[in-house]
Amino acid sequence: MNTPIVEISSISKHFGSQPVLNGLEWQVRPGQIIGLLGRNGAGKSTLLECLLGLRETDGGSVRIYGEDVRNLSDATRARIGYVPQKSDLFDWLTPRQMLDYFKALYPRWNDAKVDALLARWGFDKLMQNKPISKLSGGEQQRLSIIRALGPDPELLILDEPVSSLDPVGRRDFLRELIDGVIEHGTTVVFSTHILSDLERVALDIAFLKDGKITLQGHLDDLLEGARGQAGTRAEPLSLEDLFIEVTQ
Ligand SMILES: Nc1ncnc2c1ncn2[C@@H]1O[C@H](COP(=O)(O)OP(=O)(O)OP(=O)(O)O)[C@@H](O)[C@H]1O
Repeated sequence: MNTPIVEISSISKHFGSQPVLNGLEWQVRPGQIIGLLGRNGAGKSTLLECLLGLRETDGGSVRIYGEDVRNLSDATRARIGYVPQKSDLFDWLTPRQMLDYFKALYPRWNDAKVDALLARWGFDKLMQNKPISKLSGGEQQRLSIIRALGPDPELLILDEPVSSLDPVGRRDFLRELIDGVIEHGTTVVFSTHILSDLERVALDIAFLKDGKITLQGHLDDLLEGARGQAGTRAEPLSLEDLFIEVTQ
């Protein structure tokens, strides 16, 4: 098996007396498309923030492309794209100013892709020059996705990237993810509660429960295994059934 891009060894994280991550082990390998699932408050955002080194852990280690996440080189940082759950855009800038700012930070920036996404996702001249603070939640989420895709990341971490998008926005985003990102061999970790979206893009599913990855595997294998255990059932088992079974 190829060397993991992300290697998480026994990380823990408490908030006050609340344990959130508890000796968690996880590996992400090149080219994997992993859907990260768990109940509200299970710790998905915390895990993704620790994975990226944005949040300190209480113990354990995280390595990305072989480097300790606490000391990532600029070259490695430039290979990673991140769409956070809560907008972290510079809301006093306009979309155009913000994208120009990020373009200057990255050694590689795909102008053609950024311009095509801006045009396809409704960022006309007027909207590109409006302060980000005045954009709607969904418009900010689209912009956050465009910013993350600009440097053509090799590892893309998405924390509920479609939660504010309308159905057309979600479809456009999934199409971009499937055609523009995954086909180029990008490794993707994607947390969401919209299971139908996940079924369209994710090949692997990982469940976070009690501070650990309790189950991970190919979506089809997990469904097949759960069907086998359930014996004869009138209805085919869905990812929703599996989610309920695994996370309760
Ligand atoms: N900065 C913080 N201070 C205190 N508690 C926190 C903090 N951040 C998260 N938590 C707690 O840690 C737990 C995990 O939160 P997290 O946001 O990682 O969950 P999640 O799985 O992403 O949830 P959701 O599906 O609702 O987005 C929650 O109980 C939350 O209240």
